[in-house]
Amino acid sequence: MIKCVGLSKRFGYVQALDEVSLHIAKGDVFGLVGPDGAGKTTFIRTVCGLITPDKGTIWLAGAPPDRPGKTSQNLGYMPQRFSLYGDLTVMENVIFFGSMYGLSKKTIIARAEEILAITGMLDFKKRLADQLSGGMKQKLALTTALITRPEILILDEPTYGVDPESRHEFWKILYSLNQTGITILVSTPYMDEAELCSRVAFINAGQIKAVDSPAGLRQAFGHKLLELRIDSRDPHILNGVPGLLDVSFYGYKYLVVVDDIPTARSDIAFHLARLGISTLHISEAAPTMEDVFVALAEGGTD
Ligand SMILES: Nc1ncnc2c1ncn2[C@@H]1O[C@H](COP(=O)(O)OP(=O)(O)OP(=O)(O)O)[C@@H](O)[C@H]1O
Repeated sequence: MIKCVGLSKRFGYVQALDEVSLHIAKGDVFGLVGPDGAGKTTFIRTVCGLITPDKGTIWLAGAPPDRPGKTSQNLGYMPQRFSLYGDLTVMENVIFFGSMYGLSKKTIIARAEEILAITGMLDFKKRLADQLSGGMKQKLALTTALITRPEILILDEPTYGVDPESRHEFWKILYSLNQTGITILVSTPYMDEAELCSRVAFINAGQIKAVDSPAGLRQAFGHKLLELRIDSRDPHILNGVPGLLDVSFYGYKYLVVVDDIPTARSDIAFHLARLGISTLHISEAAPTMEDVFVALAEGGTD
């Protein structure tokens, strides 16, 4: 559905995209995750035709790369910062954006009723956009992105800054759209959202570091994790224990990345006993997407 080969884009001294090759298949809910400044927005804007790459090729919905204009109706795009007209109602906003795509008012209104029902906004169609909550504004932006009935929906951090319940609702809508056959490419800073994707690509410094299903990425995490609860709240308490690759402190527990569980357990026990601190709980933990993300952001999972 979307195929990119060797996409590169440089802004001055910054290599925003560095030989990015990705294949997003029809029916995917494809997640793009990576730290701030990794290149997510540049990738998405390049796929949408808003940025011209320095090199590389994009095939979109089967259209040849030299005729990207043919695909613009096939693609719905929800940018990171979208503009809605606060003094227009929900329906008026939809009509405005629909007419920008050259659709007739009659067509827009017929489609809008259907899409507003899917996005749960039908009861609010007469409300001014300024009077919508943050989560509802996101849903209205999504509605406008769907007005051309696209085959591909591309969303750049659509739930950023939205409360957890609205995020949950938004993802339910994405899934129902996906079930109607829409292929979805979504960037997200949230690892729980990455878990909801059928496939995930990790991008860092403009390069794709890994692509797989969430389960595949967790499996490829090349280390072991120990969860530790001790009678201390000092984030640096484990400093000096040999063989610990990473220690994260979560206020009530420590997550420790190691290669060898038995050795790490005894080294930690020895260290804490020497400090007179008792261990309340220690066990091996399964890696989460967050652990995979941290490992990849720091340079790899092996
Ligand atoms: N128009 C531009 N001019 C100069 N530098 C840019 C431009 N757009 C992006 N960059 C730089 O390219 C790099 C990638 O930016 P990009 O916005 O794609 O990252 P991102 O992963 O989307 O991060 P964020 O989530 O923080 O937006 C960053 O270093 C950014 O400062």
